Amino acid sequence: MKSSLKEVPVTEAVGMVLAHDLTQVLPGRYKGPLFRKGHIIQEDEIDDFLSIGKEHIYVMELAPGEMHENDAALSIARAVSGSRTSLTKPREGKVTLSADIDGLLKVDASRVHAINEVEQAVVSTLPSDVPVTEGQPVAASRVIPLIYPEDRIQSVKAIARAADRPVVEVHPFRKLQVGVVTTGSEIYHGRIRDRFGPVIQEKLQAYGSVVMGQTLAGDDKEWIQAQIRSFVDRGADLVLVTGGMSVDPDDRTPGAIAGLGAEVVSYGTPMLPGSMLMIAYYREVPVLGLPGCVIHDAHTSFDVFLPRILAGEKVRREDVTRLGYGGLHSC
Ligand SMILES: Nc1nc2c(c(=O)[nH]1)N[C@H]1C(S)=C(S)[C@@H](COP(=O)(O)OP(=O)(O)OC[C@H]3O[C@@H](n4cnc5c(N)ncnc54)[C@H](O)[C@@H]3O)O[C@H]1N2
Ligand code: MOO
Repeated sequence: MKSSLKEVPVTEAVGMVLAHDLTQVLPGRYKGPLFRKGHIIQEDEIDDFLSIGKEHIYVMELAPGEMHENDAALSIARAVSGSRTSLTKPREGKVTLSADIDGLLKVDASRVHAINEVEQAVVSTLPSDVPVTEGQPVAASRVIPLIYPEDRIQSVKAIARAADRPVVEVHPFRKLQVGVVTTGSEIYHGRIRDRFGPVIQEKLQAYGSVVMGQTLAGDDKEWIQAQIRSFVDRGADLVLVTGGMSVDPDDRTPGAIAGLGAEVVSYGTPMLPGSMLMIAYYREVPVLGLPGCVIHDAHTSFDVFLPRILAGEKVRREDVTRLGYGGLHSC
């Protein structure tokens, strides 16, 4: 059976689905839709219908197994939404998921793709692993036709349930104590003013983390190592070593970090800017070597990994190697 049209007095149409657009004409002032096809008629709208001369309207009767677009969109949104997300009310067949907190957005791309393979079902998201703020829209669901077959919604639900994690969720940021070791003889000897400290301070503050201290290490490998060790001994959750990441003889940072016996996940990333970034773990504490570009580029590979580390993730080598695709920002 298929949905059908029925004529009803407008006073009896509350809760029913309008089967066609209704145009309002205010001579010389306005001509446009008052209500659109698919609108669900509300009690307080009866006078509006009557004021444009509509005592009777056509409504749509859904057949068994059919859903209105709003209900379909809501079902999809509920199926994909996970912790720390909220849904808007459906409107014109669309539901928006927004973040309840500042945090890291996690989206399972493969299940989003699979849901979008279901005929005329739509899930649209921000990319996974980006930082989001409280109230920010992170995903939306809709269906294309006004009337949607319920069995397709069952397919969407089955896909959404196919893993033990939600399709879309937000992970909170932890508040880390961060040690900063600044390399460079020009900084140590006061030949130029340090610009890394304020940049790092601002980036961390935005996520609620704290710089527990910043030390200067010149270009001396042993000093760099001693200062990293000292921060870890004093309970740092993350150590950032600035500068000295390139190939000049005075660039000691990668050798210093590796020489500590740290587990080096990667020296070098396929994202520009930030290709000279190093990611390592020393006694389980993430230690990052930050290249000079972090000072002046707002979005480097460091800015990609910082929110993930703050959300408690351990960076793996494949997280680094995947950055190249779509990773050319500037250089
Ligand atoms: N031959 C090559 N040269 C460079 C390469 C390369 O692959 N081969 N990579 C380039 C890229 S990409 C980057 S990024 C930078 C990496 O720079 P470093 O991390 O080695 O940075 P430094 O050499 O230490 O400094 C660069 C520049 O920034 C100034 N600086 C450093 N620290 C501070 C600070 N705390 N405050 C203010 N200014 C700072 C420093 O004085 C230099 O002028 O290498 C490229 N080169
Ligand atoms: O490591 Mo450089 O980072 O690409 O500008």
